[in-house]
Amino acid sequence: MRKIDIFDTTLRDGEQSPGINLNTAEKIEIAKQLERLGVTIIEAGFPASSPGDFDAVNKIAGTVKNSIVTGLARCVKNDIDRAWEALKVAEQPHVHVFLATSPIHMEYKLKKTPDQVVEQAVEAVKYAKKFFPLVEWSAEDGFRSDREFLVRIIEKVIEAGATTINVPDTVGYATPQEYGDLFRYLKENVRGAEKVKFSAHCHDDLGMAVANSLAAIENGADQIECTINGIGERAGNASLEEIAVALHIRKDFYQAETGINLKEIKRTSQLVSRLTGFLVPPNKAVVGKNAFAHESGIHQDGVLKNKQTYEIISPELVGEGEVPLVLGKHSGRAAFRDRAQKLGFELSDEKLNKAFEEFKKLADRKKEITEEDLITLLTEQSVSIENIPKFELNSVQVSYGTDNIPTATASVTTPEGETKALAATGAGSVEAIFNTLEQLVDSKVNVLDFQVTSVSKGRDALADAVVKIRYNDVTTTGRDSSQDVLEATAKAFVDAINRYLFHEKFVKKHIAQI
Ligand SMILES: CC(=O)SCCNC(=O)CCNC(=O)[C@H](O)C(C)(C)COP(=O)(O)OP(=O)(O)OC[C@H]1O[C@@H](n2cnc3c(N)ncnc32)[C@H](O)[C@@H]1OP(=O)(O)O
Ligand SMILES: CC(C)C(=O)C(=O)O
Repeated sequence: MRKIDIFDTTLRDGEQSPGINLNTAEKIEIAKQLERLGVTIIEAGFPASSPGDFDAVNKIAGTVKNSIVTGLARCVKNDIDRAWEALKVAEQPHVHVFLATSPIHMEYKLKKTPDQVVEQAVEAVKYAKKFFPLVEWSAEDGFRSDREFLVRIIEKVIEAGATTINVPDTVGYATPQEYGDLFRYLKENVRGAEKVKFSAHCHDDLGMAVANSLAAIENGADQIECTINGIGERAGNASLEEIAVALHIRKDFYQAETGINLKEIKRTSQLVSRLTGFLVPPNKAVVGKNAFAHESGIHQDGVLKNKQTYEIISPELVGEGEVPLVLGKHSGRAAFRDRAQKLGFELSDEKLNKAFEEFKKLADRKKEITEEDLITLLTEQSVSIENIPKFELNSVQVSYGTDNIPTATASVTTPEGETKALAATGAGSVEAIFNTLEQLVDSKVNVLDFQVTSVSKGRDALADAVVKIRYNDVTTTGRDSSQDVLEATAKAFVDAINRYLFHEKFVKKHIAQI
C-alpha cells in the first residue's frame, strides 16, 4: 500500500470561503480535531495576511504535536519572515510558498515574465530554506501552465531546496484524465522528481475536485490538499472525507492508504459545519444526513436482507451512529414491519397491514413521519377492535366561518352495512361534528371529556384526539389520530361508539359469565 499524505487546508483555503470567518479559539478547536483525525499536515492560515491569522497559526503551531503545522506565504521575504515568526515554535516547521505560473497569471496579475517568475520562486525557496527544514512550493494555476515551463521552474525550485511540489488546479478547470496525465508527465520529466513529494490541490468549480485528486493519486501524487466538507474559495476544494473514504473503500483499486482515523470523520465534519456556519447538504457523500439513509421500499427490503445490497460504506466506519431506515411515502412493508418490531409491537399480519395502510395515507400528506407518529399509529392498531361489526367513518366535512353557524356533514357505514349521511350545526366545529355523529348513531351520547394534543412537533404534527362518552349507560373512551384536528375528533368519537359495541358484544357477555 502506498501512503498518501493528507494536507488539510480547512483553516486556510477553507476559510477563504466567502462568509466564513473563524476566530483563533475556533481555529484551535478545529486544528485539535484535525490532529485527532490524523491528517499529516494542517495548513493553519496565512500569517502575513492579518494579525489574527498570525496569532492563530502561532497558537496552533504551539499546540498541535502529531500533525505538521504549516502556513502560507507569497514569494515575498516579509511573508516568509512572518511565517517563520508564527511557525518557529512548531515541532517540524513547514512553510508553503506559492507563485503563479500560468501565462494569464504571470502576465496580468504578477506582471512578470516567465524568467522573472523563475527567479522570484527560486529566491523565495532559498530564503525559506534558511529557516524551515520543510518547504512546499506551489505553482499557482499550475494546471493551466505551459508544461515545459512547469518542468523548468519545478526543477529550479527543487534545486533551491523545496521538499514538496504542489501543482494546483487553482480554478477547477481540469478533467480527471488531464490532471492525472499532468502528474504522470511531471514525475517522468522533472529532474530530481524522486527527491520530493508531489502534491495535488483541486478546486470544485466543475464538480471534479475529488475525481481530479484521485486521478493525481493514480498517477503518482504523494499528497492531497483538501478540506473538511469541501469548503474553500468559490465552489470549494476537494473534500477530505470523500477522498479518505474512497481510498479506503476502493483500496483494491487505488492500493493506497492515508492514515486518517476514519471514525473521527463525522465528528470533524459536524464541528467544522457548526463553527463555520456552513451547513452540510443532506445528500453530501460520506457526511450528509442522508448519506446512509435508505427511504425506498425496494432498497429497504434489500438492506434488511443484506446491508451490502445498497450500502458500500458502513455508517460506523466514519463514526456515524446507527441510521434507522427512513419511513416515508416510498417505504414498503418490510421496513415498516421491521420498525414496528424494533418499537416492541407484535401485531397480527392483518393489523400490521391496516397500520401500514394508515401509515401510507399519512406519509402522502406529511413530510416526515416521526417515531411518535409511528407509535401512535401502531398503538391504535394494537388496541383496535377487530372482528365486530362496527361504525366506519366515511367522511366528515365542516363548514366554519366567524360569521356563520358551524355545520358538519358526516357519512358513516353502520354495523349493518348501511351508509348514512347527515348534517347538523353546533356552537363550534367540534360540537357540530358531535351533534351530527350523535344523530347517525341513533341514541343520545353524552360527551364527558374531550382532549386534543399534538403528537409530534411542527405545524404538520399529527393530532391525537380522546373522547370520553356515556352511551346507553356505558362509559367508553375513544381515541384516534389524524393530521387534521377535526378528523381526529370525529374518528375518536366513532371509536368510542365502537368500543361501546365491543363492550356489548364481548365484555358484557364475559361479565355475565362470572
Ligand atoms: C490561490 C490562492 O488561494 S492564493 C491565497 C489567497 N489568499 C489570500 O489572498 C488571503 C490573504 N490575502 C491578504 O490578506 C492580502 O491579499 C495580502 C495581505 C496577502 C496582500 O495584500 P496587499 O498587499 O494589499 O495586496 P493585494 O492583495 O491587493 O494584491 C496582491 C499582491 O500580491 C502579489 N502577489 C500575488 N501572489 C503572489 C505571490 N505568490 N508571490 C508574490 N506576490 C504575489 C500580486 O501581484 C499583488 O501585487 P501588486 O500589489 O504589486 O500588484
Ligand atoms: C496557494 C495555492 C496552493 C492555492 O490555494 C490554489 O492554487 O488554489
